[in-house]
Amino acid sequence: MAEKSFKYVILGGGVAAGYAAREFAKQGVQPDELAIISKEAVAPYERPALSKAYLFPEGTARLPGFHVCVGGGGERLLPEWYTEKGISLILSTEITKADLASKTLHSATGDIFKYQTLVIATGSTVLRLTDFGVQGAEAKNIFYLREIDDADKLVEAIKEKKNGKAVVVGGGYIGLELSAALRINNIDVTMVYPEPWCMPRLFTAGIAAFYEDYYANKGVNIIKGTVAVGFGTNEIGEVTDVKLKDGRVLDADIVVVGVGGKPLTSLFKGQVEEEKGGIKVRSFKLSFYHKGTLLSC
Ligand SMILES: NC(=O)c1ccc[n+]([C@@H]2O[C@H](COP(=O)([O-])OP(=O)(O)OC[C@H]3O[C@@H](n4cnc5c(N)ncnc54)[C@H](O)[C@@H]3O)[C@@H](O)[C@H]2O)c1
Ligand SMILES: O=C1O[C@H]([C@@H](O)CO)C(O)=C1O
Repeated sequence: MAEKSFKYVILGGGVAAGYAAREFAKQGVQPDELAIISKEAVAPYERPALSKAYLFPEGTARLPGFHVCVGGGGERLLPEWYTEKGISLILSTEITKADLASKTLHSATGDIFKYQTLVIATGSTVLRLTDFGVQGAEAKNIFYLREIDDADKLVEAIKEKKNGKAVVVGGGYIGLELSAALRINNIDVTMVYPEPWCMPRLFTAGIAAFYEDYYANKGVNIIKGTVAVGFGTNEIGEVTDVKLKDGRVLDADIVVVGVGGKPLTSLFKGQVEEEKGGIKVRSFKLSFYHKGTLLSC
């Protein structure tokens, strides 16, 4: 059990944390003033790569290729960059308690971190079908995509279930991008979503029809207007099929679920003002530099 103290702590090691660290460096942060604490085992990277080139069979993206800030056309911040700047990159460390009154963070393994200013960059988490009590939703080979570990598990499954069948639940960003990536890997793909067309919050019916035709021409089956209500499993707990509300049952070796996300605010419940499920902030710049609470990515 160690206790460490920093002038600034960025809690979270995602995209926001990496870009914030670059900004701290630009603003002249001094060695040992700033720490980033992250549950993930790697330095901040561009998350969008995970639903695209990370999954491609050719021209595959791997770290260190897509550490931030390459997505914004900036310098790639390798782990050494943080060392050179005297920024402590504290990885594989999950904070399980945050006490804003005493400015103290507690890790799962009992370490204590004190700060003067905290930047909250915990981002969001995926919605899981287990959260809604969907029967069989804890089966093996049902995947979500948020972090690099999730993408690695999916890459393994694509190899293991070569030329197999996948059902993709959700017709948003993850649903569309993952369906494409699976198809490129020669997996037989069926998408399922409840709305009359894909990406309904963004696309008009006409735009969606263009994409749905394009996907159909690439061999993706699309089932609209229904949802997954249960999963069958084999004797070793792997998913075997997806039961739909309309009564259909689809065979599946792999299931990918992309049904949205929610801000990760649980550490701060009752300690901050919330709005629309997230933490209420005054303004990005003011919060970032002077008050220290901000950023969700
Ligand atoms: N290219 C990009 O910009 C990109 C790529 C990947 C992820 N993202 C980010 O990640 C977030 C999460 O992505 P996402 O695709 O999970 O969310 P999303 O909100 O984009 O889409 C969720 C989809 O799931 C459907 N859905 C909800 N409940 C369902 C159910 N029970 N069964 C079947 N379908 C159901 C919704 O109707 C919708 O079609 C996005 O909002 C976006 O911010 C962006
Ligand atoms: O391709 C993507 O674009 C967005 C973001 O990088 C730009 O808004 C995102 O999350 C992707 O996966």
